[in-house]
Amino acid sequence: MFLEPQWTPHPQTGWIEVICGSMFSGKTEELIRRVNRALIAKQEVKIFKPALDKRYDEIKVVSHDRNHVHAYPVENAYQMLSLVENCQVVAIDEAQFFDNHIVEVCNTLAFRGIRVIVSGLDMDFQGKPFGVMPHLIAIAEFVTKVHAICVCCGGLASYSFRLSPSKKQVLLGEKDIYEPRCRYCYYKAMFPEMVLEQEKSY
Ligand SMILES: Nc1ncnc2c1ncn2[C@@H]1O[C@H](COP(=O)(O)OP(=O)(O)O)[C@@H](O)[C@H]1O
Ligand SMILES: Cc1cn([C@H]2C[C@H](O)[C@@H](COP(=O)(O)O)O2)c(=O)[nH]c1=O
Ligand SMILES: [Zn+2]
Repeated sequence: MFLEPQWTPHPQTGWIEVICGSMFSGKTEELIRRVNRALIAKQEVKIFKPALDKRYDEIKVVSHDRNHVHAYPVENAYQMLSLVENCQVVAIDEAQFFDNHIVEVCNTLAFRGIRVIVSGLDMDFQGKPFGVMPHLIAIAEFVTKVHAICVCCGGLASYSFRLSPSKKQVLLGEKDIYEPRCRYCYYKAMFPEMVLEQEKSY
């Protein structure tokens, strides 16, 4: 379990933490857990989410289990910079929906001494890196990859399988459109010939 770092020789700088994984892997719950611990420590915390993500609530970050914290919806990453006065901790959910500027914003916040917690999907429904997430993972001091349970076999899921035929990268949805799946069950549905070929030579 992730524990807050307690010591730094440069207290004037902060750091970046990334929480990543598939849908239903517990990214938002982990973000809420870290935020709540910071609040217990009486730290000034602000939570942001992209304004386009209105799935459960417009001004809350809500997990699939309906745990929630108050959040500021922002249209773009730069908006966060003007809203973080006196903050010690900034948490950003659904980071895959922001454009590249979020990298500069996270770095700026960390250099201002802020602890930045970023949560997002590392892969899209095609199993490809999602937006700016690989870049954030590369620059973060701490990266936590969480896993869901595969709905087909009960194994460890790191892929988000899309049930709808849409090929748009951004398609908001829940269990109606997405299933967390393990490597085998995801590839078997996406590329059956490839899995069959592998099984023959096994
Ligand atoms: N297949 C699944 N595997 C794991 N958790 C699931 C699954 N389906 C539903 N859940 C629920 O989703 C919760 C995680 O929700 P959340 O933190 O919002 O995930 P994420 O932000 O990664 O999509 C779990 O605690 C669990 O109750
Ligand atoms: C895989 C995938 C997901 N999305 C959308 C679906 C949801 O609205 C969010 C992810 O939410 P969660 O908190 O991680 O469950 O992203 C998408 O737009 N495109 C995709 O490929
Ligand atoms: Zn599986």
